[in-house]
Order: sequence, then structure tokens, then C-alpha cells
Amino acid sequence: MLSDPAPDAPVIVSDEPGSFPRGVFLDRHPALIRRMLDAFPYPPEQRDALAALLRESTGGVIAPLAADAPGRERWDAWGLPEHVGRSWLQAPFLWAESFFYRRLLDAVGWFGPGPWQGVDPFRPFKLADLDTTEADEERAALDRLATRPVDEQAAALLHGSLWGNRADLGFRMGAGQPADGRTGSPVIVDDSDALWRLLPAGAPSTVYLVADNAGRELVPDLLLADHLLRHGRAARVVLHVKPHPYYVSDATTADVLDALRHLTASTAHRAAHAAGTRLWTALGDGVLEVRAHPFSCAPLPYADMPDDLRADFSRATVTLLKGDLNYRRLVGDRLWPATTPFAARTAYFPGPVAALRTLKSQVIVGLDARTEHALDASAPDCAWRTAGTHAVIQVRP
Ligand SMILES: O=P(O)(O)OC[C@@]1(O)O[C@H](CO)[C@@H](O)[C@@H]1O
Repeated sequence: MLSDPAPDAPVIVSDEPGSFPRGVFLDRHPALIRRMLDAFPYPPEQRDALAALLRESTGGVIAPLAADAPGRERWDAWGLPEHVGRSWLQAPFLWAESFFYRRLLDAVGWFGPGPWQGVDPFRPFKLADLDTTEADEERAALDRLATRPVDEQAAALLHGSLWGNRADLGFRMGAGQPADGRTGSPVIVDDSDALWRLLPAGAPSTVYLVADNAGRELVPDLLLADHLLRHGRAARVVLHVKPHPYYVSDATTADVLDALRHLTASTAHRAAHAAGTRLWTALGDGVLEVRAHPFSCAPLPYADMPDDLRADFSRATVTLLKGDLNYRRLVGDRLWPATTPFAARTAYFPGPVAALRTLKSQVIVGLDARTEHALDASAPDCAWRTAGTHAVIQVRP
């Protein structure tokens, strides 16, 4: 095992004026709640609960869950007692943000009992994301890609899945983000050769894909899974999704079904339709399996994963973790020196692991010093870390 060069890097919190996490609490969350109130005719009880949550999380202290709240014991084990009474902005960003989404589900009555039980407060946004000209163009591009050599398809689908991570609806709640100019957006670490070496065609590999966002990220993730299965790079794919709505657009099982229907209904686009049909069958046959572990919505790093999840990941030929939040949880939500080796930060993970992530928060490891300096020189305000304009494919075999 490589030695860990900086185990004590500062934990990211949200109280520093002008900082990225502070903006998440003070700008993004109010924008999110405004959009939810526009999207649903919530009755007064829910509206009041949402307003109270916003007041509490922008200027107050963390309140406990009700004694009979679903998952209360789990949250107690995940550190709730030690954070109750503390300012939201002074609690670790990773923990507080996750708890915000748990409390938001309480506010809208997701857990029930009651008439709003199971009504996903983010579903309108996720569905709208599939009904866009961009989504249509992506399906048309798939038809063109189908005529290209298989290796070219593999590389394009991997990059499609990678850049799909920009289609994160929480991220788009932020003000002043750049236009969706994917072309020329640099992949600042690209270990994709190492990833393909882990998945030789014809080997009975099991690929675990830890999904991130629904909609226009999940569709390319599923297309990548289809490619791996179809061309023998995987014999099985296990897709980990969230057990309940989370971080606005994170994928749940219902979102997987919506994404598959989006593909199968694409009769104007043969490749998308065919891929959707194959994936639908694969799901029915158990070749593609969906799992929703409670720890997927935990406010903790993967280093703290429970034994059953550890055992599950240990069965993977490689685990692909999608997106920014999974990255923060994989390497730890701390201000690591950017040159900290990715292999050192992920040495605890039970088996080969790959991160496919566009950079949307302060955390980054695995850069060489030259790249870091060049990026800092090009954007002195460190926007490259948070603007979603840069990406990494990092692999620890
Ligand atoms: O995991 P994802 O969807 O790629 O990103 C989640 C995200 O939007 O949420 C956090 C801020 O709310 C940031 O870490 C990150 O930008």
C-alpha cells in the first residue's frame, strides 16, 4: 500500500465568506427551493416546512430528526448527535449538504405517511432534462457513432458518460456558470487506457457503475454499460443508484426506468432504440442489476462504508464511480494537496476503482505539479476546480 502523504488535510466546511460551499448553502439551496415551489402546488404545511428548513440551513443550527423519523437510527450512527446544535455552515460540507437533502424530503412529505409520500420533488426537473434538443441531438449522434469502429465507439461512449456529469441539475442552480461548451474542455487526467486494460474483451468481467445524475448523465452511463455488455468487455453490470431522491438530480430506480423508456421510445433513432431494448432485456435477465444501498445517501466518505457494501464492491472487476459527489466521498472531502496520489487516497477501496468526474467542487487529487501550476496560472481564482469545465478519468487498478 502506498503511504498516505497528507492524512490531515483540512475538512471542507461552508463558513468561509466567498467560498464555494458557502455559495451552495446561501445561493443554490434557496434557488432550488424556489424552483420546487414553482414546480409543485405544495400545500401550506409543506411550503412552511421548506421555508423553515431554508431559514435554519442558511443562518441557524442543525435540528435533530424526529424520534420516529425513518432512518433515524442510521443518521444517529452517521454522526447526527454530534452535529445537532452546530451551525450548518460550520459542520463538514459533505455531512451538512447530505443532511439538507434528508431534511428536504421530510419537509415535502416524501417518507409519509400521507398523500405526498413517494412524490419525488425533483422528478419534473429530471424528466424535463430528457425532453431537450440536446438530448435529441445526443440520440442522433449515437446513430452516427454506430457506423464507427468499435474502439472509437468505446472511447466516445466513455467520454459521453464522463461529460454527461456536467448535466447535473444541482450544479445548474448556481449562478454564473459557463455555457455548455464541451468542445475543447480538457480532461486533465486521462487514465482511460488503464481502464480498458482492466476490461479485455471476452473476459467474464463484472463492472460496477456507481451512478450519479439521472437524465442526461444516466442515459450515456447506460449506453456505456450497453457497449461493455455487447462487446464482451463485461459479462454483467451492477448499477448502484440512490434509494431516494438526493442532490436534486441523483438517479433512483425510477429514473433508470425513465431513462430506459427514453431510449426504447426513440423510434426515430435506431441505435438509441436498440440499446434501450437490449438494456431492458438485460435488466429482466439479471445481466444488468440495479442496487440501492442506504449508504449511497450517507453523509460520509466511502472509507467508512459498511461491511456488506465493501463485500459487494470487492466482487467487481472494476468499480466506476460517476461524478463530483462520488469523487468527494471516494477521496475524502478535504483540501488535499492536488498532487496527492489518487492511488494513495483510494488504497482502502476493495478492488480496482475508476473515477469519471467533471470538477464541480474544491477537491482534487492525482495531478502532477506542472498541470496544477498551469491550471492555476490560467484561472487564478481556481475556477477550474468548480466550474465543470475540466474533467478527470482516474484509475487505480
Ligand atoms: O455529484 P455531482 O452531481 O457531479 O455534483 C454534485 C454537486 O453539484 O453538488 C455539490 C454542490 O452542491 C458539488 O460537490 C457538486 O458540484
